[in-house]
Amino acid sequence: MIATLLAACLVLVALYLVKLIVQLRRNIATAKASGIPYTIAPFFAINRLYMLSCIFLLPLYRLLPKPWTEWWVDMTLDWGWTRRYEAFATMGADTFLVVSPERIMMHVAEASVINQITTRKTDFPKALEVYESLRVYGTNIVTVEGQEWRRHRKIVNPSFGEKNNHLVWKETLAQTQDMLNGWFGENKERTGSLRTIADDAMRLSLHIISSAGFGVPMVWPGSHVDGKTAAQEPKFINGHEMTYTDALGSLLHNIVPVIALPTSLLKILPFEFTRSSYQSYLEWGQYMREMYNDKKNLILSGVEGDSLDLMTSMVKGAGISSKETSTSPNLTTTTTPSLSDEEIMGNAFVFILAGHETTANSIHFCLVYLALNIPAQRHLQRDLDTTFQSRPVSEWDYDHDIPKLFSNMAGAVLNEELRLLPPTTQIPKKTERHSPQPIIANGKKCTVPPHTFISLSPHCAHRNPNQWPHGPPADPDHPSHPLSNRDNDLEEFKPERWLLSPGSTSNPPATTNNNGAAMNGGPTTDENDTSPDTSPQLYHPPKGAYIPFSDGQRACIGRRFAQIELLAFLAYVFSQYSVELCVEEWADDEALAKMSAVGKRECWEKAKRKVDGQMVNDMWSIITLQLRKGFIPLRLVRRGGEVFDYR
Ligand code: HEM
Repeated sequence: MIATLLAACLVLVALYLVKLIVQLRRNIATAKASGIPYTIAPFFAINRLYMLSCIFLLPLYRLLPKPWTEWWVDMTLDWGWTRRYEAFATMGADTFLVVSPERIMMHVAEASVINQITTRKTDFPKALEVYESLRVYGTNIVTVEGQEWRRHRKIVNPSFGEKNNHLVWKETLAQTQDMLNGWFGENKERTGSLRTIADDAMRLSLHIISSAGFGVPMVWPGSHVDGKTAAQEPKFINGHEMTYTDALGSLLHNIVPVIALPTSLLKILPFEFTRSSYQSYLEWGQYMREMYNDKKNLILSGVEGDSLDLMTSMVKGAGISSKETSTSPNLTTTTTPSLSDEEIMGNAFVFILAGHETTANSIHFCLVYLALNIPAQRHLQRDLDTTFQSRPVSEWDYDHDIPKLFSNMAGAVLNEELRLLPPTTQIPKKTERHSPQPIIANGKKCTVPPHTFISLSPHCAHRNPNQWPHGPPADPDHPSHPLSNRDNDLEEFKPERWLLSPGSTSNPPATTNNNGAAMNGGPTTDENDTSPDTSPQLYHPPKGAYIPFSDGQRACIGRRFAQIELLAFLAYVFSQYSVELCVEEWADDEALAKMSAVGKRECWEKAKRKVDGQMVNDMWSIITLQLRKGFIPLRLVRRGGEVFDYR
């Protein structure tokens, strides 16, 4: 009996292997015919089972000879970050296929191919399977394609107009001031070692999206809003077990189980983390529903005032307006919005998710990079002095000051940070099952096979020496990355690469508004927004070479929201303060004060090497790319009180 069972199992395994071999041979033949360089892997890198197995089996896979594993081990979601351009250099092609029995995957770091893919939206739709799990509260703009996506985008787009950007500017300045008050305390000239910058940046961007997104002000612990402190934050209505702040904080803290596990499972699993995940899911959902109904009622009664937040605009955009009250007194049953309640909730959730970690990371890493690059920091401060001319922050003006910030070192720092550390390690596209697509890749006519999973790699495209001007590395003995771009400076933070010589301007911005539609000849869904995304005074890379926000019609809708937030943050902080590496591991303040200039420099260099190592080894992505181990010790000092000032 056992022998029969074993034999049956063996036959099944053998049949399965034969099937895999047949599929692999078929996929290899397809790849060969495509004209695109290819390599072979036993697994489809983003197969969930394979990715799960990596948690346990990766150390074993790594024992196999490198040539056997080079194109699949470690080539899961994060590989664009870990290997960077080195993989393309090794392959000798900026677009290549990895063929597995399950599916063909195409990796792209080639600007012109990225441009073809992002502009031919119907031929290369978004690979929605990657985003399935984001339907936590309902279908939303990220989880749909085609006509459905157009409907969402049309309604959501006006929310991200200039009115909202004014609010983002104002709110960022206020929230940054609160954060710095917390860091400095009373009358201090410099902070101690700031160990929670990454968390504080998260809190900062969460407060901004909460206010500019939903009209819900959140206050820093200890600070005051309308006479209330954070501790007194009112619950939205009775019946909640958490405050709004706690519910949102807990939801984001538990975001991985919340999006990875079905809510029905979260509800019944007996673990502490699943219980708190489910609780925060319920609580925040409840707050959102209340907020939504509140806004709907205000709009319907015609007393919503001039609220500028995303949620109010979305509710209005969904077709709910005060006019309807006259014809339909029953507010909720007779209004048929073009986004359902569930879809509005779904979009509210992705705004928070897409809009908070991404910008928080940039805030954190702008500080880190500027601490590592003191001349760039001083340049930024000089440009801010010229922009604001000693005007107090209360007199800063969005319309007057933002165009200047976009076109000087502040814009360059923002662009350079997002060149080196775009928060997403891949932008997933695909070809449909029966739809091979002609394309020009690696300079020749090719065909992307049907049912190919396409990974546009921002990290690799942004470091591709074939499409970015570059110079020699600053310090060839200490390369910024052990494998990638060792013979050039594309791994280095050099915001100056974006600054054009005085008097010259670059090509017109490739995208002209924040819905990314204009350059495609596609329909522009927000006719009112003509604000440029980047300044003509800054360098414009070839189309497709720079894609932190993706490109084409499905580019990030929150691009300008994020840019305004980052520029306001940089302006507020660096107009008054400098950021420095904390060298406490090597010398305390007293020892530093007595140290010679050479000794101080040595300390600084040691701290820098350590941070360089952390930025290579201790970062990986869970949703977005972040420092996941330890912290980078920095501190802020009032300008003029710097300990380190190297040119
Ligand atoms: C530095 C900040 C940000 C970066 C680098 C960024 C990057 C991106 C990228 C790469 C995409 C395309 C994803 C894909 O196609 O797979 C995207 C889409 C999106 N982003 Fe952002 N994002 C940022 C900030 C924001 C903010 C602040 C919001 C909202 C407040 C936001 C909302 C969205 C939404 C709703 C989409 C989906 C758009 C669509 O499919 O039509 N993002 N973002």
